[in-house]
Amino acid sequence: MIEVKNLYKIFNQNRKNEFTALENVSLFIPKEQIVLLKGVSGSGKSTLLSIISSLQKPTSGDVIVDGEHIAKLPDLHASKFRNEKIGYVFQDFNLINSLDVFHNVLTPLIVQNLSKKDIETKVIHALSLANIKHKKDEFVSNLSGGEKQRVAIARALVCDANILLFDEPTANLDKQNSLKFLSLLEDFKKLKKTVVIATHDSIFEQSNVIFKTINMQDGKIV
Ligand SMILES: Nc1ncnc2c1ncn2[C@@H]1O[C@H](COP(=O)(O)OP(=O)(O)OP(=O)(O)O)[C@@H](O)[C@H]1O
Repeated sequence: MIEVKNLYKIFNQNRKNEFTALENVSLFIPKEQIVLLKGVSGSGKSTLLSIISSLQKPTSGDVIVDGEHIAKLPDLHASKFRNEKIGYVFQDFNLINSLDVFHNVLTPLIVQNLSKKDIETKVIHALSLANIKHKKDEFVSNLSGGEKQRVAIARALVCDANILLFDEPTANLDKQNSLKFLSLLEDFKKLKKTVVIATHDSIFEQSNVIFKTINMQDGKIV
């Protein structure tokens, strides 16, 4: 469950270049539902996702994720919260090109005190869920866009987070890979994940697992 109450994000506050990216945003995303956050470029979708994931702090307002108030969490607690609760798939994937697929997916587990065997089991499981196990020894730099996305999804799944956040997941994909992403959404539904997808792609209208669409414009819910 994700609840956002009266959220503001003002960049460069009290300076000449002050900019309000989020203005009085309130929303509710029920547990185990898949929700679209729609809006044109610059409407505030990425900013909102990064605040929900505690990567950024809001200027004011409250964010409650699975009962935890995260808006003012100190940095150390915020990264623990993120590691346990959130799988974040960035628009440009943020993978490490100099590592192979297996080691990219392993990175969120480094902070957890797990045996080598447990790490391997979790990574292989995540790679299977994201349908990219067959590339586990390949360097990321040799992968296609759709394959890179699957690696990023496996990395988001590896800690078994309940909440998955996707920033423009189809922006770098061709039609065929975008459709494959739509079928992955059905898997996330079966896995009972809560999913938020920031997008301006109309392809999601074809999916029948979307619970609701939240529209954003100029930092506001419309
Ligand atoms: N660190 C920052 N400093 C100043 N302005 C920022 C900062 N980050 C974002 N913004 C501004 O906030 C607004 C919302 O940006 P955001 O990235 O959230 O939009 P978006 O809807 O995700 O767009 P896109 O689909 O292009 O990613 C934009 O006008 C952007 O320029």
